[in-house]
Parts: sequence; C-alpha cells; structure tokens
Amino acid sequence: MSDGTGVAKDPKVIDGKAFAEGLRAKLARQVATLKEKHGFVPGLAVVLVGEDPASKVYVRNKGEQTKASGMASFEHKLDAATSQADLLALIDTLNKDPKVNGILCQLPVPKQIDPQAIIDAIDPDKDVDGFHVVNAGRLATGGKGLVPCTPYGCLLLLKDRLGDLAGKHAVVIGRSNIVGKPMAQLLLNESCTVTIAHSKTKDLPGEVRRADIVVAAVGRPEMVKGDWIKEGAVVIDVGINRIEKDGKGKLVGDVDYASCYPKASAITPVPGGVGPMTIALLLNNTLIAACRQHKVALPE
Ligand SMILES: Nc1nc(=O)c2c([nH]1)NC[C@@H]1CN(c3ccc(C(=O)N[C@@H](CCC(=O)O)C(=O)O)cc3)C=[N+]21
Repeated sequence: MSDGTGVAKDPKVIDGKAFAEGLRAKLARQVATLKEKHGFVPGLAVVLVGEDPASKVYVRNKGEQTKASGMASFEHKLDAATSQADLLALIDTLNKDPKVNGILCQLPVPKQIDPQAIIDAIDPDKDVDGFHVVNAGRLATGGKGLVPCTPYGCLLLLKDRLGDLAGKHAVVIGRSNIVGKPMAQLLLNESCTVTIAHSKTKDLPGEVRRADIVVAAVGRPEMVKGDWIKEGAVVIDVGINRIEKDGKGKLVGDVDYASCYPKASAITPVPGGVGPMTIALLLNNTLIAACRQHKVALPE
C-alpha cells in the first residue's frame, strides 16, 4: 500500500488518522445531504474554561475539523476564574438553543468548578461526550444513547481489523468513566470476554498475557511492555503523554511501542492512532444527535 509519498505503509500499524479521515469524508457527505433535504446543519458547541495544554491541542484540531465537515461550530472560551454558576448558566442557554445539537465542555475544568455538576447539567440528548449518567446507563443496558468518543473510536478500529469480536478475550487497562468503563461495556456488547485491570490488579503482566485484545488507558507513559503481549494480540493505545526524551518534548502512549510492536499482529501508534478517531467520533455523535433532535433518519 502507498500513500503517495513513496513510502510503503506498514500493514501492522493501525492508521487511525487515515481511518478518521475516511469517517470525516463520509460525515461531510451526510451533512451536505441534511442541508439539501432538510435545511439544517448539525451544530456543535465547545466550552473551554481556562487553559489546559491537552485541551488546547484538542480544541484546535476539533474546531478546524467541525467546519471542514460542514457543521456549525460554536466556541465559548471562558476565563480561568469563571464561577460554576456562570458556567451552568451558559450550559442552560446551550441546552435551549435549537441550533446547538451537541455540547462538549472540555475537561479538566478549574478547581472552583465541580466537573460532575457540569456533566449532570448537559441535556443527555446533546451530550456528545456520552458522559452523562443517562448515557452511561443506556450503554450499560443496551439503550439508544450517545457513546463516549474515544472508546467508540477504539471499537471501530478493532472491528475493522478483526471483524467479529465474539469470544475474544479483551483486557482493558484503566477504569475511568471516560474510557475504561465504557470501553469494557462496548466490548461486552460485542460478546468479548472482558477483564478490566487497574492499579490494584495483582498480576497485571499475567492478565495482559491472556489477551487477544489489549486496550491501554491508564495515562502512564510506555507502561505496557512487550513481554506482556501474547503473540498476535491487537494492541490499542489510548494514552497521550507528553514526556521529555533526550532533552526534547515527545508524545508517547501508555504502550511501550518498540517492545510491543514485534509481538502484536496490529498496533495503534501515538500520535496518529486513537487520538484522531476521538475527534471524528465527536463529529459523528453530533450528527447522530442532530438527526434525533430533528426526527430525521441518519443519511446513508
Ligand atoms: N469533554 C472532553 N472530552 C474529550 O474528549 C477531551 C476533553 N474533554 N479534554 C481533553 C481530552 C484530550 N482529547 C484529545 C483528543 C484528540 C487528540 C488528538 O487528535 N491527538 C492527535 C494529535 C496529537 C498531537 O499532535 O498533539 C493524535 O493522537 O494523533 C488529542 C487529545 C480529548 N479530550
């Protein structure tokens, strides 16, 4: 396979960037269809309070991609000293605005604000992060909700590689509400046998060695080592860690790529793996939310 640069692509490497580009091209066509047939475009509101470095990268990429897909982007950049009451008032306005179909408040928020209060305040039907308890409950009970973007993106990459996931043993490392828990739910819904490992897991390398699918979402740079990986396993790296290496800033995942690569049958790189998928699925969730709010079918 070639990407036009003359450099052959490594088939072992799961190209999340290319997959996300394909998704976004499809989204742009769907958005165009909605505009033509139904006279509306999906709208996404992103709220950023203060300046978190990880959120800034995310906001920059997202803003460009929202507009490129033909959707409406509403950015609200608030001062780091914003009170919880003021933020809740903005969320209330966005909940009531019919042009806003999706709302995302960047996390983390400054310490005077309780993130749970913000998540609880967002209309579940506009909760494109899928963090609201109603959406977590729908995912857990097989209902029609909005699925958190990062695990959703990981699932699409896995299904693209493996097809049917039924019966696979999946080990999810990390138990956050944002990635680990919803990832485990999604894999369970695909009939995987799922283990959720975490900081208190007794023999983490031993647990990971049994996995056909490894999803690493702990936020610890290069923690998962090659000798933990069963020959032929598929490795999905959710981590985005900025580290200093040889005096330079570098982006690494939760997986020690160099040692895991030879063992895996497929592996996601950082950057260019799961990260771009998160944004593509955010736009996809916005499209889904908009279609439901307008009571029209999702275009082909
Ligand atoms: N309510 C909320 N929802 C989120 O989903 C959320 C959030 N808050 N706060 C911040 C984190 C971070 N996050 C990223 C998503 C994509 C990339 C991404 O596109 N990464 C690229 C580029 C990375 C780079 O070049 O720095 C890659 O991995 O290839 C990064 C980071 C979403 N977050």
